Amino acid sequence: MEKTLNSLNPMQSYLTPSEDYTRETSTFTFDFEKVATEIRKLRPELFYKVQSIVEKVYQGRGPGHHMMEKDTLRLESNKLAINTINALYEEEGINEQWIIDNLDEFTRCLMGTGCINASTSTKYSVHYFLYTKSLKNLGTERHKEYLYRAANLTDLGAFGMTELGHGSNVQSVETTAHYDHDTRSFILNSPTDTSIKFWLGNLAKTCSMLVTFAQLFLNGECKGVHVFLVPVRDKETHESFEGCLIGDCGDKLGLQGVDNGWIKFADYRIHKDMLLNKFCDINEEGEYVSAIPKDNKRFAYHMAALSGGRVLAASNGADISLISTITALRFAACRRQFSREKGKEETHILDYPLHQSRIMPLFAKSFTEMVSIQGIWDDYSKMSDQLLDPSNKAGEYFHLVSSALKAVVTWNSYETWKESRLSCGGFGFSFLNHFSELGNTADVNQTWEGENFVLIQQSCKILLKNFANMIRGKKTMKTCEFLTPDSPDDYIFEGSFLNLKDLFKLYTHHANKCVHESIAKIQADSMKEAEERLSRTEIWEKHLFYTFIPMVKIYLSRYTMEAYLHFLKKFKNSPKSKEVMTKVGLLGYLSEIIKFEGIFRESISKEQIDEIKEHCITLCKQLRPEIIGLTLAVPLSDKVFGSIGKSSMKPYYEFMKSVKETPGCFDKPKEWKYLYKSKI
Ligand SMILES: Cc1cc2nc3c(=O)[nH]c(=O)nc-3n(C[C@H](O)[C@H](O)[C@H](O)COP(=O)(O)OP(=O)(O)OC[C@H]3O[C@@H](n4cnc5c(N)ncnc54)[C@H](O)[C@@H]3O)c2cc1C
Repeated sequence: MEKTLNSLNPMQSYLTPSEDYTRETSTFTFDFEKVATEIRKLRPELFYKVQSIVEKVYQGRGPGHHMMEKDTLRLESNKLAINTINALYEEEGINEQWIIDNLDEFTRCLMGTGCINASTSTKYSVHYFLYTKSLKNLGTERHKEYLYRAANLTDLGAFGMTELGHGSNVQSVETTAHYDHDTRSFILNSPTDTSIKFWLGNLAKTCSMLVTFAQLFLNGECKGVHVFLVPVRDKETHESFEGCLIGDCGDKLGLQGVDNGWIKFADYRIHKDMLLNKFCDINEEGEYVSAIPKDNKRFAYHMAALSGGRVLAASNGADISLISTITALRFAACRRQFSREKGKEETHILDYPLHQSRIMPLFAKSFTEMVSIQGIWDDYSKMSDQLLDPSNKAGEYFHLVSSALKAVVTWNSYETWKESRLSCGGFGFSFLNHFSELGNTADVNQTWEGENFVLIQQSCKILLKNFANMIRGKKTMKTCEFLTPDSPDDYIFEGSFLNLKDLFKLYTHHANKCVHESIAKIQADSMKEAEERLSRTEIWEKHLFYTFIPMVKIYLSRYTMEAYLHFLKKFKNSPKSKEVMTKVGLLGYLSEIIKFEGIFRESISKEQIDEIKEHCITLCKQLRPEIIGLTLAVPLSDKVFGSIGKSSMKPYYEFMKSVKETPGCFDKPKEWKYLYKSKI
């Protein structure tokens, strides 16, 4: 077994196994090689290549790293990004053309750095997934040179959508771009304080280029929001150009290595060709031309071209959940507190059912989320071109699933991170155990790439629209085919809670039921007497929190469960592995029923809820001998884990090593004499 572990987990090859490691890896019963291989296959090989490159490029960074000056930290994130790309050029033979042709896959793989250094991966994502992708999807032949320069990092880009006054409501941004036909240029202005572009990653100190969203005006008439390519810094001097006032956004709750900046334009001119003109242009006569005449529709095309960031955030959210729970599990398998039996050795905290119930279901849920997100990435990479057309059904499907996934997974991730950090006691609070950076990223994941509450509303709309389509006899999306035209009959669960397929039927019933209940509430409010009747908007807003959003949450659980059932098929020739992986799924989805008890109440009795709780306790107990083996089968670099989470399972040794290596550990304070100045 040791040999098998070593072959898949390179970190093990140089370890002298600790007692805890040896004990924990001698108890699991599944086929490690099979499980580790299937998990690994969920992501492209390049993802792991990036991880191993970052491990190399990253060497030499000590535990005092977070104490670096902000500017040094920021330059360091850039250097790490550049060195990783250079190594990929040399070792993998990738080039600009490959990056441009495979931008989604490339960005997905660069996320391999995400939990090792969140600032660096944020810089990559802003540059490649927002800036470069805007050039690729919204630009044309005339922007090709910029596209290549972006791909090979000759230019570093920022992305300017958000303003001080408007984040989620992009259509109302106030930055203006007035067209001047005499000089063939656009004049950019930030006419108000609220129109200052704010929060832009890479802008404050490092980028030379920016894509920015602004209202296009032609002869005084507003043509709506358009996207422009804007040079902001002279690369010879690194000074910003006149007309671009650039500043730093100040300290944040985290991600100090990212230079988020703000910019105020004052009569700043850019050539007319800097309009990203895939969907519209100004012709030689100075007229506005577009194959998509309606402003709203054109805006939708611009936004659709940038989708995908949601999957990026969800994927990062699921990784944070996995890293947090894996750290908590490995630590708990080593940590002893109190003894169950008087006079006996202290008990490992992971052997307390209380501790198991706190962490193991969270690990199980994170695992199932990770599986389904990797499936969505595969879909996204395949469908990316179709997504440029928002009226394409594939685009709508992707919008529904990715918006729901981003919101729900990043919400879960924040909760999972918090519980995992608490479960490590004081160790969880030490910077050396990585919870600080993980938590800050889990936090901001809920806000950027579409604020969660704003985003999930879009999934609510699409789900309800598909139901309406079905009622009208129109085609619904495949993912909505579980909906029935008539309200489902009362349903008493008679299957087995320990059968994932039975659980899937239960979730399907409730996902359908929740949509019907939502429709019933809309209808009831629409049919009220005139004086009580609410407008369509009021009805919509009234039911979002308690009815529509839970509806999407159940829909999403059903969706991820379907993906997980599909994943289990890979183990059909490995019964023991299938059994263990099934238990992981059961634990994740049964514990969720307890969380959603209100929704399931109609078909599950109080006694059955108690039965589910018993099952969760038993599943934790049954998975206890498997769980550390499972954490080792997840192919995440050891660098993503802090001292107490490393696969060596020597938490005290690793932790004290880092503590002692932290600069200043043994220094006395410079002004120590002051300590003796008391006059009392
Ligand atoms: C670290 C960081 C980096 C960022 N990087 C970039 C970047 O590189 N480029 C860029 O363009 N932007 C960037 N952003 C901005 C980010 O995309 C926005 O913060 C995000 O879109 C949310 O917008 P907002 O902050 O204006 O919040 P708002 O949209 O004002 O939302 C505030 C609150 O109001 C609620 N709300 C909004 N609308 C409704 C509604 N209709 N109904 C009910 N509630 C509502 C939201 O749920 C939220 O809780 C970054 C932000 C951060 C924090």
